Amino acid sequence: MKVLANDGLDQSGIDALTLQGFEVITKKVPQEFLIEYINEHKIRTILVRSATQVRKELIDSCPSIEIIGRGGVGMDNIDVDYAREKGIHVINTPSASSESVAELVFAHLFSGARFLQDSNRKMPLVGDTEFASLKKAYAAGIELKGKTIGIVGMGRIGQEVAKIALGLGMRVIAADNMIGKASIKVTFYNKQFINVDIETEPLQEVLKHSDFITLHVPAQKEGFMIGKKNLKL
Ligand SMILES: NC(=O)C1=CN([C@@H]2O[C@H](COP(=O)(O)OP(=O)(O)OC[C@H]3O[C@@H](n4cnc5c(N)ncnc54)[C@H](OP(=O)(O)O)[C@@H]3O)[C@@H](O)[C@H]2O)C=CC1
Ligand SMILES: O=C(O)C(=O)CO
Repeated sequence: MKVLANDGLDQSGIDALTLQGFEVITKKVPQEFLIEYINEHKIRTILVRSATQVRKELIDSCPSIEIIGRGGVGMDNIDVDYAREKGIHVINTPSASSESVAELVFAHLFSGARFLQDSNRKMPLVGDTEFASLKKAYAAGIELKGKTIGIVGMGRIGQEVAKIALGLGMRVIAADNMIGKASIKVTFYNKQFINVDIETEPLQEVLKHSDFITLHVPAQKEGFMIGKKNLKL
């Protein structure tokens, strides 16, 4: 079976599929030539990340497609319901990146709380002449320990964020549409662990009581989740 991984695929994925007898093509086919390419090469599985669009027109024009795979969580670039109606198997990798996204949240939080982005840019440029004023500005940096993080969306990623926050000694509060109580298991390197239950609260309460807010919800119908008004709370 021919598999087109149009947005790239890690070598381990290529190896695993090849071992099972699949022919994996990692050539990037531009969107405008995709239908033609799929039909010409009788591609049966198309794997994408977020760049390639798999819309109704492509689905209708490429009868050889049996599987559409998304390496990642969000499937906004795929007409999922339509494809499934036509009997195509549509799959994604729901948990694969949760820890990675959660770590990135803390990369940004640490960086923001200590002005790292700004200082890494300005120190090499004007550090010699403006050291005193820069030092004063960056002295306003704060620690995360003891602060309150408000997690909006306590799903897979939100719960990974909670684990890191608890490990850092932060207070964790959360809002979620569906999840009322999340039981967070924080596991240490030596397999010891603690369980912490977090009851979710109404969004407005979370916004009011958080030092930092992190959003882990899918795209919303309204197009946005919180605005200026909420951030003032
Ligand atoms: N930027 C990046 O690099 C990445 C982004 N993502 C995106 O992050 C998002 C979250 O992923 P993941 O944690 O795996 O998803 P999950 O489905 O596990 O968790 C999302 C949670 O948010 C809840 N939710 C949805 N809307 C609201 C709302 N308005 N208020 C409160 N809670 C809400 C959901 O409830 P319910 O089920 O009831 O809707 C669900 O419990 C996805 O949209 C994904 O595409 C994922 C990976 C990487
Ligand atoms: O949804 C995901 O998995 C992403 O990587 C966002 O593009």
